[in-house]
Amino acid sequence: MKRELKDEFGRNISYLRFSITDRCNFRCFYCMPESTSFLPESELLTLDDIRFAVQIFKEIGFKKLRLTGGEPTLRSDLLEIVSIVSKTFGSCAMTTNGSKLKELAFELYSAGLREVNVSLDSIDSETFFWITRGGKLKEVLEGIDKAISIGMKVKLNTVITQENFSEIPELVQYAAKLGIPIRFIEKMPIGKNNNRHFIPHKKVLELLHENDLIPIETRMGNGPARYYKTSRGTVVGFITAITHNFCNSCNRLRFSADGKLFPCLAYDYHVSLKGAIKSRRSDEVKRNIYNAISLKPLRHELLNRTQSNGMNRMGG
Ligand SMILES: Nc1nc2c(ncn2[C@@H]2O[C@H](COP(=O)(O)OP(=O)(O)OP(=O)(O)O)[C@@H](O)[C@H]2O)c(=O)[nH]1
Ligand SMILES: C[S@@+](CC[C@H](N)C(=O)[O-])C[C@H]1O[C@@H](n2cnc3c(N)ncnc32)[C@H](O)[C@@H]1O
Ligand code: SF4
Ligand code: SF4
Repeated sequence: MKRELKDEFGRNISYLRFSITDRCNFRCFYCMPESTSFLPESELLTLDDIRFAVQIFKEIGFKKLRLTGGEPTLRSDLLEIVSIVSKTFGSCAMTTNGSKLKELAFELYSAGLREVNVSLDSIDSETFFWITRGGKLKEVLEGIDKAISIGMKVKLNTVITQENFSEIPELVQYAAKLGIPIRFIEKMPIGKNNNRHFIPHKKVLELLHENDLIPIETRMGNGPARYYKTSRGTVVGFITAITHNFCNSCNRLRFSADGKLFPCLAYDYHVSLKGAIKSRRSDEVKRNIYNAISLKPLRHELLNRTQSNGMNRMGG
């Protein structure tokens, strides 16, 4: 059974964001509460389940798979997962908070990981500690250096907040020094975290003197970012779910660690693949994937949504 992966709005759905765990060793204030509960281990897909599911996504025509979380590096079978994905898809990408990158980068590269997006909200250790509620900046910076030094393609992700706004030019300089792209992300209202402290990306453009940024067309990563180049050639991207939605060109589904397939990041509704995966019923899994594609909305109302789960649970 192979069908077109186009939805009813003509969007080609071929990019899977797979949250392999909802756990995290940080508690970024915009993502999850300080005290939170995680799924019991017994609810998670096992390595064999993942092998089965990844093969099906490939068979029905998905082109790219990005591992995310929670924090994907907390999963003890991460190297095996990377190896399965890279053998099946020919490549594997991951989004991480970078805290375990220094110790894992080499083995991850050997397992087939070539692309890593690292969240970096500050290069001031106190601010970093405050935003992540406990993260150690030095570990993350060393992880970024290590990943670059062994030849991984690294991009930085910075969520725009009042806490790091004044640091943004410095963060761009930091990316320039490393010779890698940096993307600024509009903070989305997750769970009880309302958008009182929201800063639109326009303010960042102003801060960076909009005229020095030249828009560029790039397919870098296939994600939702729009890119510019600074006069020094540094690539600066913006992911603007709130002020300028990119739903028209959305190409993705998100898959959670407990086997739920979410048609959209902005809503809780999902299709569960878990039962069919556990009992290895591939036709049923495929039918459910097509079903999730047919449920994708054309646009979201992020500011009004009632979603209660954090991005970690859904597969941020
Ligand atoms: N609203 C919305 N936000 C998204 C979507 N995809 C990614 N994001 C957000 O974009 C930010 C960065 O995502 P990454 O995990 O680095 O991945 P990406 O930018 O999609 O991936 P590449 O372009 O492949 O590098 C995260 O905050 C995501 O939650 C999407 O489809 N919709
Ligand atoms: C949920 S995290 C999972 C991967 C990994 N733990 C990390 O932080 O990179 C994926 C991305 O979502 C972003 N993110 C989390 N909460 C967000 C929010 N409320 N608004 C916008 N982006 C958010 C993070 O900054 C990160 O770049
Ligand atoms: S953004 Fe990533 S690192 Fe921060 S709490 Fe969420 S999952 Fe953890
Ligand atoms: S909000 Fe939903 S439809 Fe819009 S880009 Fe994100 S995942 Fe796609």
